[in-house]
Amino acid sequence: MKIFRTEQVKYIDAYTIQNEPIASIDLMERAAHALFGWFRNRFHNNRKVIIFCGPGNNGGDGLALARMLLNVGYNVHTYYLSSKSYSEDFNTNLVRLKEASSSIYMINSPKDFPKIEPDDIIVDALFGSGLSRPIEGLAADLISSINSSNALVVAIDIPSGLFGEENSVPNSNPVVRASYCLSLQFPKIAFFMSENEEYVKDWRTLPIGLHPDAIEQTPSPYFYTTLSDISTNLLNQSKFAHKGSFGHVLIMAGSYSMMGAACLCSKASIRSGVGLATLYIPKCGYEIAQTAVPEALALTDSNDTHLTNYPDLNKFSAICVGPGMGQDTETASMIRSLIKNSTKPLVIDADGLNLISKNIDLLQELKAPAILTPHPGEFDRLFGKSSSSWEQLQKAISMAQRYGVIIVLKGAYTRVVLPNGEVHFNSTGNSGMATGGSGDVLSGVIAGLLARGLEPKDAAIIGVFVHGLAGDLAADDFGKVSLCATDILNYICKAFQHLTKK
Ligand SMILES: NC(=O)C1=CN([C@@H]2O[C@H](COP(=O)(O)OP(=O)(O)OC[C@H]3O[C@@H](n4cnc5c(N)ncnc54)[C@H](OP(=O)(O)O)[C@@H]3O)[C@@H](O)[C@H]2O)[C@@H](O)CC1
Ligand SMILES: Nc1ncnc2c1ncn2[C@@H]1O[C@H](COP(=O)(O)OP(=O)(O)O)[C@@H](O)[C@H]1O
Ligand SMILES: [K+]
Repeated sequence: MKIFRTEQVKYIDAYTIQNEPIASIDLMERAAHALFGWFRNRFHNNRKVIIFCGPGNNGGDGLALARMLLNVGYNVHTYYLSSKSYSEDFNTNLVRLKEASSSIYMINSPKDFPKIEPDDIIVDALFGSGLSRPIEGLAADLISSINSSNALVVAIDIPSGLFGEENSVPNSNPVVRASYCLSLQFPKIAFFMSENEEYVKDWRTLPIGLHPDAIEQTPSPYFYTTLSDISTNLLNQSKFAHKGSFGHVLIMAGSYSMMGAACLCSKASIRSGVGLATLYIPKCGYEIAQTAVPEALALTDSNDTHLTNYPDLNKFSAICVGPGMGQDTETASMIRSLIKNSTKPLVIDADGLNLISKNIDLLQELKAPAILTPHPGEFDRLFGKSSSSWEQLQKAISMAQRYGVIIVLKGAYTRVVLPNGEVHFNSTGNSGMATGGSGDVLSGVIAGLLARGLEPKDAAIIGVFVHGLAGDLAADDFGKVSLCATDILNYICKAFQHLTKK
């Protein structure tokens, strides 16, 4: 799903009004109806609902929602900020609401704030995508009052005070802390930044029928990967397929005390449909590999404890290098040589990245497409520290462009950043996956798909999605607390089944 900056959504909104065509007030009615549907399914009408409205169309949405809730028997109290001017649709909805309710109050000063009980439901319709500067004065006091109540808060479109993309870190501006955020049609990029977790605990999008032509024509480098974006044709299995049809992956991983990473990674590549997997390991790992991963071939380095060389690459269709590999100087020279000589696509993970970070311009010597899979710590080691997730993302974009590599910046909403500057935020995965070995499973999945013949971009985007989905399905059965990397590995099958059945 393509996603947009807030000012672009304004354009798509205006295009829809002009070309559907639909009157602006009717588009607002449609948005309010979507909000109403969600609200009614979620909350019984025995709880008091307090709706706070600002002077623009976000406030207009709040007023229209108030009317719809009143019509079906909710106990609704509506408060709106005094302002020099209000949007036209706000005014129309205020008139409409006044015909249905007498519980409408203007807020002129803090003494007009209502008392909020813990069981009340607050709707935050103060400011949406039209926020033009940090909030001050009366509106800021109101936000403090909302945040200090223990009531549940439902924000319309975006928590008031939060900008759609970049926000200062730490954020000293007043922002509503929403329990739920109902974002109209698209998620906001700000939802994917870890610093905003306290404002956006749970969010969902509500479709409001914005014009498909405007969505198609408006350029954006940002995407959100959901199930419907995954092209399952890429996973087709021909009836006459044989193991040679699905590629041969080389996994270069492991060292003394870190053979687990090599096993997890190679098993994950096998579960991702590769025809053959060869594990290249130091001698100490031979019996471990042959016992733990019977499906893989095992080749050993001349060294006992760490990798110092790589095998003939001719027969392999993709290579994964790095998991549990350690950072010995001999391993460092091996990876330098591998980068300069491999014409086979590479997945570089973990210690592979740590070794490259000592000489980042090595990336300029890559002969083959490469997918780098850093977690935020590895990313900082490679490209330097950032002061916020937004800045880190912009850095990932410029580094992917500079070196012509794919960067998979891992974490919640893993970002797959392409050399053309596109960013694909992933929708699957959960915090139960923040456990040792999860990343080794991911690099194996991506390498398996790459070896099967998927384009690097597809291998990265689908690999990240499937890995997160496996983690979600495993968490459904085992819970997040106990989830471990082996569980993710064991649920890769179910994740692929889920995709190919869709
Ligand atoms: N897009 C869609 O698809 C659809 C969008 N819809 C809804 O419209 C919302 C966007 O509405 P919007 O453009 O009227 O902006 P909104 O957020 O209400 O605020 C603007 C007002 O606030 C003011 N203001 C701004 N910052 C301020 C500050 N710091 N402190 C004080 N004042 C401040 C600003 O004043 P100004 O900046 O001009 O001084 C202006 O008066 C969107 O989020 C969604 O809910 C749906 O109805 C239909 C489909
Ligand atoms: N909070 C989270 N939400 C979603 N996915 C997560 C979360 N924390 C970690 N993950 C995923 O788990 C994996 C962890 O990888 P990594 O940090 O490299 O682990 P390790 O080095 O132990 O293998 C990544 O794919 C990451 O996206
Ligand atoms: K809002």
